[in-house]
Formats: sequence, C-alpha cells, structure tokens
Amino acid sequence: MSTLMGGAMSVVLFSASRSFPSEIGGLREWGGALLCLVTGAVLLALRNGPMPKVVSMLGMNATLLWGIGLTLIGTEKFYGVRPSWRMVQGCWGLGMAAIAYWMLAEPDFATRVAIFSTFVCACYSRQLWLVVRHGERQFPTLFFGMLMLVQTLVVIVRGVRALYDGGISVDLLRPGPFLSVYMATSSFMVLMLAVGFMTMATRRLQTILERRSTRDPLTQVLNRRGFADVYARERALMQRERRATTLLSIDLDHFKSINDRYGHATGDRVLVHVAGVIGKALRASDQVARFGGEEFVVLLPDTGLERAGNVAERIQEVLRAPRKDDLPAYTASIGIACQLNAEEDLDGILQRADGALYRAKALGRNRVEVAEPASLPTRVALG
Ligand SMILES: Nc1nc2c(ncn2[C@@H]2O[C@H](COP(=O)(O)OP(=O)(O)OP(=O)(O)O)[C@@H](O)[C@H]2O)c(=O)[nH]1
Repeated sequence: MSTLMGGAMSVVLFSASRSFPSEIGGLREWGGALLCLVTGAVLLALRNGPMPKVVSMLGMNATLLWGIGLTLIGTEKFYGVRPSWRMVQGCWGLGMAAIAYWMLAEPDFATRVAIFSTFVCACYSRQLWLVVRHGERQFPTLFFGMLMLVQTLVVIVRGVRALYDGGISVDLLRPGPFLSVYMATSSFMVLMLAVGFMTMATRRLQTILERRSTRDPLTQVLNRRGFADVYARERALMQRERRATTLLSIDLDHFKSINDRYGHATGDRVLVHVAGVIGKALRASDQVARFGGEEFVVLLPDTGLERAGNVAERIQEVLRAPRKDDLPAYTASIGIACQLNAEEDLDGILQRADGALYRAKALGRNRVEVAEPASLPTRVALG
C-alpha cells in the first residue's frame, strides 16, 4: 500500500516539477526515482509470476539501483550541486554487470547483496553529506537527513549480514525475521522518501515566495512590505528597550536624466550599484529597502543622529568618488529622521525623513539634511 502511495507521489513530484519555480531543482529526478523504486517493488512481488524469475530479479535490481541513483541526482540538483550523472551511470552499469555475473555465471547471493548494498550505501551517505553541508536548519531537512541515515544503516547491516552468513538471513526470497523487517522498512521508506522530497520542496517554495513578496526583484534588497515587517519588529524592541532608531531616506539626483541619456538598462545597473554601496556602509542589524523608483530607505536600529549622519556621509562619499566601472557618475540626496518614541509609526517617521530629503533636494541636492524631532513626548536620549 505504501509502495503504491509512493507511486502516486511520483506523479505529484512530476507535476510539481512543471509548476514550481525553476530554482527548485531535482523534482523530476525525485519523481523518476520514486517511479523506479515502485517498479522495483512490483517486480519483486511478481518474482513467482508469469515472467522468468531471472528476468524479474534482474529487472528489480536494475530499477531499484537506478531509482536510488536518481534520488542522489535529485538531491544534488535540489542543493545546486553539479549532478554526478557519469558517476551514477558508471556505477550502475558496473553494479548491474557484476550482479548479472553473480546471478547467471557464478550464482552467489551474498556477493550480489554486498554489491547492491555498497551502491545504495554510497548514494544515501552522499545525500546525508549534502544535507549536512547545504541543508537549512528546518524540520523537512532534518527529516530527510534522518531518512538518509536510517537507509544507510539498514543497507550496511544487510550487506554485512549477507557477507557473514552467505546471505541466508537476508534473502528476499526466504521468509524470516530480518526479511520481514527489511521489507517493511523498505516499502515504508519509499513512502517516507516521497514525503521527505515533498516537504523539502514545499518548504523551499515557501522560502522563495516569502522572499519574492518581501524583496525588490531588481536590487534584491527589501521592498516596502518587507521593510514594514522589519520596522514593526524594531518598533516593538523600541517599546521594550527604549532605544532610538534612525531612518535614512535616500534619493538619487536627476536619475531621469541618467535613464534618458544612457538608457533604462544602465539606469537599472545604477540602482543595483547604489543598493550595493548602501549595503556595504551598514552593519548586519541595519536594513535597506527600495521603495520603488530611485528611492531607498535605510533603517538603523539602536542608532542616534550622530552615527546616522556618519553613515549618510559615508554613502555619499563612495557615490561621489571616481569609479573604475563604466557606470555614469551620479549623486544622492539624503534625509535623516531619528525616532525617539515608539508611539510614532512608520508613516510618521517616513514623512519626516522625506521632508528632510525634499529640503536636501531644494537646497541643491547631493547633501544630507536632518528632520526636526517628532512632536511627541521624548523618552530616550540621543546616542
Ligand atoms: N532604470 C530605471 N528607472 C526607473 C525605475 N523606476 C523608476 N525609474 C525612473 O526614475 C526616474 C525618476 O525621475 P524623477 O522622479 O523625475 O526624479 P529625478 O530625475 O531623480 O529628479 P530628482 O529626484 O528631483 O533629483 C524616472 O525617469 C523613472 O522612469 C527602474 O526600476 N529602473
């Protein structure tokens, strides 16, 4: 039953591979892997059926090994690692040739199990390594990593037992306690693998969608919505810790003429450049956002006017300095507003920062202006 559900999940993965964003790689391979694992299980079930046993057993080994190889390729693609197709194809070919030899020419079940287990162990342990190296600290990754660990241990035990007792205790065609446990975990594992693949993919999808809804696609800094979330968290901290927060409103000067003279594509590159310059002038806890057009807003938590002024000057210095790239020269005007009271909201502080910015524009551009404090009771001192 769980094998069949694993098969159904392969259809889900195939359709997800068509509809999910292309940043989520490996879904097709995972879907193919499940299909192969299910086919392998069906061939095992049909070993006493109409097909010659040797055909069904060779077919079962071929599809299971290929399916397990595909899980590895899928996981590599999922983590953006170059897929090791050649290695998997080569090992699969060699493994199948060896299994066929020890099945047809010199029948030796224990050796066949050892070969099978080595291939599976290599594929799953590599995936475990990928999860440890690249996996995010989230439940789906932990779940998938545990699956890989359990699978690796199960095949190691099976391979070692096969070599120890000549394969008697692990023969899939001979009923026994180990066989029951092995068959149960294997078919359950197909379903668990399907669940693992799907939860990893949907968690990645959630991260991408969250990122898309809170980031500006051109510069990759926060957009207005992302900034509002960050500001709300900062405002809560302000309320608790009574600390100052400062906002910079940054607007490029005569940006329209850059677009008109050099083209929209160059204008876009200028915007990306500005976002980089601003980002480099900030600490890790500071946040930058693009509010559309050529306007950027910076949140400087736990910062008074003095440091904010230094940050603004540093940004302007870098923008003014002669550059080695091919971008046109440009400058920016900056308005600064310091918030000392959590009762002021985002609209309030933005309005004051924008007011200072317009004054900087009116006074000739390429300068920094500071907004008057909000007309609300002051609770903390400037730092
Ligand atoms: N390349 C590019 N241009 C944009 C983008 N968004 C808005 N713009 C352009 O930004 C320009 C903004 O022009 P204005 O609002 O007149 O501002 P300005 O020319 O910088 O003048 P001042 O702000 O008064 O110094 C317009 O030409 C918009 O088309 C964008 O994503 N990419």
